[in-house]
Amino acid sequence: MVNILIVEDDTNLRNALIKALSKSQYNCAGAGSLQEAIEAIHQGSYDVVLLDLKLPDAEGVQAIRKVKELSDAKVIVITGYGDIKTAVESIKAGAYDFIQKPFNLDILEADINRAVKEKLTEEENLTLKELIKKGMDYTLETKNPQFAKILSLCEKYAKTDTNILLIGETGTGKEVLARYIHEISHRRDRPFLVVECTCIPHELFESELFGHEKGAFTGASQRKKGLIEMAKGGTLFLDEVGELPTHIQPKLLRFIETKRFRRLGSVKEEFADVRIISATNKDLKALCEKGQFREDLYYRLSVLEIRLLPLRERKEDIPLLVRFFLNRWNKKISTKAMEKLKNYPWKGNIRELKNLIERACILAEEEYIDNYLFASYEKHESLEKELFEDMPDLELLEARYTAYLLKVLKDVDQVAKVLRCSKRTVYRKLKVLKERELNNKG
Ligand SMILES: Nc1ncnc2c1ncn2[C@@H]1O[C@H](COP(=O)(O)OP(=O)(O)OP(=O)(O)O)[C@@H](O)[C@H]1O
Repeated sequence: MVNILIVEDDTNLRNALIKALSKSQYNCAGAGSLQEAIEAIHQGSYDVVLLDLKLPDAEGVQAIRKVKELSDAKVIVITGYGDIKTAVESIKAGAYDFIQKPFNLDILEADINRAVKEKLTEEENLTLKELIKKGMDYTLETKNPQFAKILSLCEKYAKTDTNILLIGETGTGKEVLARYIHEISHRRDRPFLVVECTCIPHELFESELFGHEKGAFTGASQRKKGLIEMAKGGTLFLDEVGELPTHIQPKLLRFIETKRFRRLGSVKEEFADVRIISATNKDLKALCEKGQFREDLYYRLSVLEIRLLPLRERKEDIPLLVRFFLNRWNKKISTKAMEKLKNYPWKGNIRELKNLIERACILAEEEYIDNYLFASYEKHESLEKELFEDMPDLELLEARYTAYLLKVLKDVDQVAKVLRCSKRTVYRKLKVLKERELNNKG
């Protein structure tokens, strides 16, 4: 259904347009001033805005600019002042077309249809272009109606700047969805930065997030931008937000409310327009009840909520994902093996599936990987146990060394420099250590 907002201060004309266009299967809403239009845009999502250029609270192209700033709707200007200068200015300000009053309804409808078609093509091209740019490192193809609904929610939410909370078990693709939302939003050309809340040591958290001034603490040899400042205009993804240290929570809340923050050791306020997408596999409400998470922050982070499905509830998508992972390796599996994969419990969700397929692809020399799937998995695990019960493997060794460096250097940038890797890799190694330690305890 096409959504149209009719911004016209002449009540009779507005109502007549709503009535006529609603008959043609358009979903119409009306606004009598720019202020009313702004409120309507905040509440709904419109494909086309029909905009009168002479409104009680806005004159000329100012209204076009405001509407374009707030939404990606196509703006068709309808005006009684049909001079060339106004028409040129309107198009320059971002209007799609310019129609002079009195107008013929058929012409208006044809114009609306053209605008809608153009908007759809632009959106499709954008999504495709972005996915190609990213090397298609994920697939959102689905046969699951619930996941399809989740994707259309993402598309809707991507058009807003509101904070989103993604809830789901580990490995269900929360970060993938966060990236997707960013990539199809107007922020796509700005950074998408990840804050791994479990990995950043508590004492470094504030400086990592908000940055610091030179001399703010021992070891702060120069001014450093925090992740919020680096993500300006883009999206910040707070992974495992339930682990956000309690002393950071009020500071983050203040930032969300005011878009302002201070670098550690500075009195100057900085401004950053950043959209926050958070993810959790915990029950944040329960954490609030236990006093471990601020309720006000929880409400701010979860204005929009998306619950991801565990893979066992998306069984029909398993073949799609398997083929996606296999494609990279030019390998195949039999129908029988695929059935086995469909009925596996997948506690680690898509991550576990991906790892299993990749491991089998590496081991299998032949085209079909069947024999290397579960067999290789089990054999690998038991072999590992037998031979290396108490010996750290390379992954663990690296993770321990990274944690050791961080303890000594007290700065993630320094660690990344020493290891000649990205900060992201440092965080990943710390995460591995935490997970391996937890597994050992369990
Ligand atoms: N739709 C997808 N297509 C291809 N790969 C995917 C998809 N979703 C997730 N993956 C892969 O599965 C792994 C886990 O995904 P991701 O990190 O997004 O999950 P998560 O829910 O954020 O996990 P965690 O809670 O542990 O941080 C990644 O390697 C990712 O590339």
